Amino acid sequence: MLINGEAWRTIWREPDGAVGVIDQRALPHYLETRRLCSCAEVEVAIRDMWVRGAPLIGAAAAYGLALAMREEASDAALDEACARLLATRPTAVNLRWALDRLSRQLRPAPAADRRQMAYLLAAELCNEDVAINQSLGHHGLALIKAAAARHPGRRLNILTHCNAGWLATVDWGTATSAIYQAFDAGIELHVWVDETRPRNQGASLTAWELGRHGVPHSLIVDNAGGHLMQHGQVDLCIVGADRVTAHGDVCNKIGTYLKALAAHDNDVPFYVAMPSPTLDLTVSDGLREITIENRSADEIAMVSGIAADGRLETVRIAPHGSSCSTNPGFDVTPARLVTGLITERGVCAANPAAIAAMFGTPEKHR
Ligand SMILES: CSC[C@@H](O)[C@@H](O)C(=O)COP(=O)(O)O
Repeated sequence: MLINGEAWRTIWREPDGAVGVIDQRALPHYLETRRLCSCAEVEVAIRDMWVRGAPLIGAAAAYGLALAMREEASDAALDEACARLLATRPTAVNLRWALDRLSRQLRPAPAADRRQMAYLLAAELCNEDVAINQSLGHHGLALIKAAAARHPGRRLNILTHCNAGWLATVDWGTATSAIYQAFDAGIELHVWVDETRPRNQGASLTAWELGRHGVPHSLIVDNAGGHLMQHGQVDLCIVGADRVTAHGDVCNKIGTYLKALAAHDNDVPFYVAMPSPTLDLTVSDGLREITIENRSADEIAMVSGIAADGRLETVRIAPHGSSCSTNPGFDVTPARLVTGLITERGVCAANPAAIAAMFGTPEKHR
């Protein structure tokens, strides 16, 4: 997508084989890039959220394997790199999907070929992510057009949560892909951007990238969405996903469930943008079967921002001594609250039969 008129992706291969990424920790205040030169550095970048968002985590892991193969391309090294990368973040299934896919393709190859092959496979996975998101956005565009037609003569208000934008993917974004395509098609729209405590991905990332593309948007506190829906100020919700089950339950950034409840109560359509690598057909009941990452207490107790002199600062907002140890990073929205899944194959109802009809069995899905 565009930053000041220049086309960017979130991850790329440098000429010397290092991997370049946008360091999301500095946004929206500074646009900084980092060079990752080893698998260990990719692990840190994923774990410490220099890169984040389910599809981008998968893409980064693929390049992490390429860097690992550059160091040593034996079977043992492949297994070890997969295990280490897999342990970085537990919830988004794209990580496991990317590692399974690359290791399945690399394993039959002679070790001498794996280095070059792994880079090619990682690049292929990234290009595929871009194509998937573009096509998913195309199907979302049809939904947005239909919603706009239901409200002629006024702007369409779309609410999104967290960052399911191009920064969370290689390009386009998932939830935002449809929004960018609708905006580019001249549909008059406005996006309510949930700030998304505790890490504020909405405030620091989604608001920033929508702004760079010129999309009208307003940042709101997480608790405002329900009120806006009650007052007819939200026509449509579109959120991303970190994992969707075979039954259509959606695991996404913490707070998504509350928005889905409010949308249900106010008859606001609630759509989930789901690229197929985010579908996990091995699980059915999202609530019981998905491991939810519990993140650091500091995310609750502290906030980060920019000081008047331009320094990035983190300050404490909670009293010392108050427990901040319960910090689930994600929640599960039951399928019954999801109006539909926007996928690269079309819009799919969030139920087992529709998902099986569109994506088949776990074996076929691989
Ligand atoms: C397109 S990724 C899904 C998002 O909506 C969202 O849950 C997300 O960005 C993941 O959160 P994060 O914890 O920042 O990696």
